[in-house]
Amino acid sequence: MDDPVLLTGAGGAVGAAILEGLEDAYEWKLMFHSPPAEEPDHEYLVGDVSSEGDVAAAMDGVSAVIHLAGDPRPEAPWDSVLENNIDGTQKMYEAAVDEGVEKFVFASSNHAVGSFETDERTPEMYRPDDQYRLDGTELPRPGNLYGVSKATGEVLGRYYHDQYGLSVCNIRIGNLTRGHPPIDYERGQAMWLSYRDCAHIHDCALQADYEYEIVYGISDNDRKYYSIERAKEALGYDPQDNSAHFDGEERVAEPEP
Ligand SMILES: NC(=O)C1=CN([C@@H]2O[C@H](COP(=O)(O)OP(=O)(O)OC[C@H]3O[C@@H](n4cnc5c(N)ncnc54)[C@H](O)[C@@H]3O)[C@@H](O)[C@H]2O)C=CC1
Ligand SMILES: O=C1O[C@H](COP(=O)(O)O)[C@@H](O)[C@H](O)[C@H]1O
Repeated sequence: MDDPVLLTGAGGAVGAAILEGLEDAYEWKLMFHSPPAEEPDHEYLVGDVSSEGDVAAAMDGVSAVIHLAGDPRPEAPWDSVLENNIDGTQKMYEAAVDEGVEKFVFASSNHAVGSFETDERTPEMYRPDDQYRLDGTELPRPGNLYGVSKATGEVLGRYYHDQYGLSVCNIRIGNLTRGHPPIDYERGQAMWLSYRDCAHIHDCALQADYEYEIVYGISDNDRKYYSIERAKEALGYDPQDNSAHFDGEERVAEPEP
């Protein structure tokens, strides 16, 4: 990819994972919400995704986008997800069409499908021997308004793909935690996404050829209720980490060679 890749939400956790893993792999154009504490090594701007002008400036000259910016709180109120997540994402897609962007990678979430975790299925579905899987073909089933905003982002992508031809990849990110899986949290261990697997799946989403995809972004955990088969097939995702290889913060087993 010769043109710059726009990374919104560059100052956040997912942005850090992507930049740490792929710093030199792309010519990045970073969008921050507020001025970064340290001067970045890449082109950057400060702006708000709910501002048409800021978004147009961010999109200028890029051919691919990883759109992370938004309110990530599962308990976020409607006003916030409406402005930051839904309106912001629509403005990003509109500007992407105007700029002729080819590829749009959207940070969706496990919370787009949170209501599949019913009282009848939990906690068994979080355990290694349970075979229940969501694979991305199911309809969204959010468990909160944040999840509604992520499901809406996926549908916006469907529209902009079908009507304007952008390649769109929605990554339903699980639980990104640095260094080790969440501790004493079965659900979080089942949807753990390590930092290196996070960088890798976004690299795959920038490199692969596809039309419109919904994939789960988790490591290859023994515990899982999200299938990673579609991410493997459509993107060539080859995760290295597994929450079962950890005892608390300690890695106790290495990945298979
Ligand atoms: N961290 C995780 O485990 C997961 C994250 N995600 C999604 O990934 C994305 C990134 O999440 P994190 O890095 O964890 O969150 P974060 O809060 O660390 O980063 C989000 C960034 O977006 C920026 N931002 C928020 N509203 C903005 C606006 N209106 N205009 C411009 N920038 C804005 C914030 O300043 C922040 O730097 C979010 O969309 C979140 O919903 C989805 C599933 C799991
Ligand atoms: O979408 C998100 O999901 C992760 C994991 O969800 P949780 O319910 O286990 O906390 C969350 O940490 C992150 O903030 C959110 O954006």
